[in-house]
Amino acid sequence: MAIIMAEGLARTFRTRGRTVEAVSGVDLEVGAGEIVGFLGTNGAGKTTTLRMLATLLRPTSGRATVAGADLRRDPAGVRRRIGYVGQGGGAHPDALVGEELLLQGELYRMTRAAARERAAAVAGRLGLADLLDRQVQTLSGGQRRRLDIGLGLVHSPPLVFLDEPSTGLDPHSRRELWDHTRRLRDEWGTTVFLTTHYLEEADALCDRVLVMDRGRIVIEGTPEELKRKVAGDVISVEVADDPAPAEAVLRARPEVLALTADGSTLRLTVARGEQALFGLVQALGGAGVRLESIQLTRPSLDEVFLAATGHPLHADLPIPIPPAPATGLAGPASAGPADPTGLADPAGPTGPTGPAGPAGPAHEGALGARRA
Ligand SMILES: Nc1ncnc2c1ncn2[C@@H]1O[C@H](COP(=O)(O)OP(=O)(O)OP(=O)(O)O)[C@@H](O)[C@H]1O
Repeated sequence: MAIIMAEGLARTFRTRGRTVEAVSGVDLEVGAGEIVGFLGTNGAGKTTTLRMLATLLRPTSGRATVAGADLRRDPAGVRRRIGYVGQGGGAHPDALVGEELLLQGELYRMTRAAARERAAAVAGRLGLADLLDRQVQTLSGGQRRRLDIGLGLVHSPPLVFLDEPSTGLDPHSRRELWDHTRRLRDEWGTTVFLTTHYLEEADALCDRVLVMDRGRIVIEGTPEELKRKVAGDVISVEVADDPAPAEAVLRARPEVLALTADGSTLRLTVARGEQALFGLVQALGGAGVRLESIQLTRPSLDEVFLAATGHPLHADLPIPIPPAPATGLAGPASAGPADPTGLADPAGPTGPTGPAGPAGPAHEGALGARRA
C-alpha cells in the first residue's frame, strides 16, 4: 500500500529576478514500511521535494497524497500523520532531553500522561532512555540527532521525513543511527523517507533509492536493482598465455555485454555475474585457455550515480542560486486567511523557514516541535 503518491510535483523559486526550477515534475510512490532515500548532490532538489511533501512549501504544480491525506486539500491532515526532521535539529540546547520529548507530545495536544508514556517509548526505541535528565547541549552529535528524530516521532506518525539525518556524524554514530532507523521500520512499521549525500548510507540503509539530479528523479530501484540495471557485474579474467583466444571465446558469449582487454586481463560486463561465471569458465576451459585468476566484482552505487547523472556524486556542480538563510518561523497554522488552502509557503520566494505543527508554531527541527 502506498503511503506517498506524488504526480508532477514541481516547485520554482523567483529570486533576484531569476527563476530557479528547484524541482521539475517529480512522480513518486512510497510503500508503507519502506525506508526510501533521495540521493543527490547539493541543490538537486531533495529538500525542496521533502518540504513540499511535508506541507512546508506549496508546490508550483502537481499533486500528492501523503499518509492518506491530500496535500492541497487537507494539509493539516498530512501534518497530523507525519513527522518531519529538518537539517537544523530542533531541540533547545538548555532544555532537558525528557522535557523536550514531553513538550513535543503536548504540542500535539496529547495528555500529559499519554505524552509521558510515548516519550518513554520513543526514548527507549532510540537509545535515549538513559539521557532523559541530560541537557540537550551535553549530548554527542549522534545522540542529538537521535533526539531530533525522537521529536518527530512523539505523536506516533506512520511516516517520518528525515532531511540528511547523518550529515556531520562520525562513521560509528552514523551506523548507530542506521540501526535505530531500521528498528523503527521493523518494530513500529514506520515508513522513513530520507535525503542523503552518502552513497554508503543509501546502499546500507535504504530499501529503495531515488537518484535525484537537477530537479528530477533520474533513476530508482533497490540498491541491488540499480547496480544491476545501470552498471552490470564485472568479471575480471586473467589468462596465463596469449589473451587473444580467450577474448575470441568470450566475445562470442551472449551473456557478455562488454569486454575490454588490458594485457593478460580481460574485463567483462555481464548482467548477473554469479549466473554467468560457471558457463564462462567452462567455455574457456573447453577452448584450452589456462586461467591465472577470475574475479567477480559488483558495481557500487558510485557507478550507478555516474551512469544515471553523467557526473560523480561529489563533483562540485554549479548551484544556480543558494537559498537565503533561514529566517523566522511560520506555518500553516499561522498562514491566515490569505492562504485559504492552508498550504502555507513559509519560505516565500526566497527563504526557507520552519514548519508548524497542528498545535502551533514550530521549527525546522521536527514538524510540530518546539515552544513558540
Ligand atoms: N527558498 C529558495 N529560494 C531560491 N532558491 C531556492 C530556495 N530553496 C531552494 N532553492 C534552490 O533550489 C534548488 C534545489 O535546492 P534543494 O535545497 O532542494 O536541494 P538539495 O538537493 O536538498 O540540496 P542539499 O543537499 O544541498 O540540501 C537549488 O538550486 C537551491 O538553490
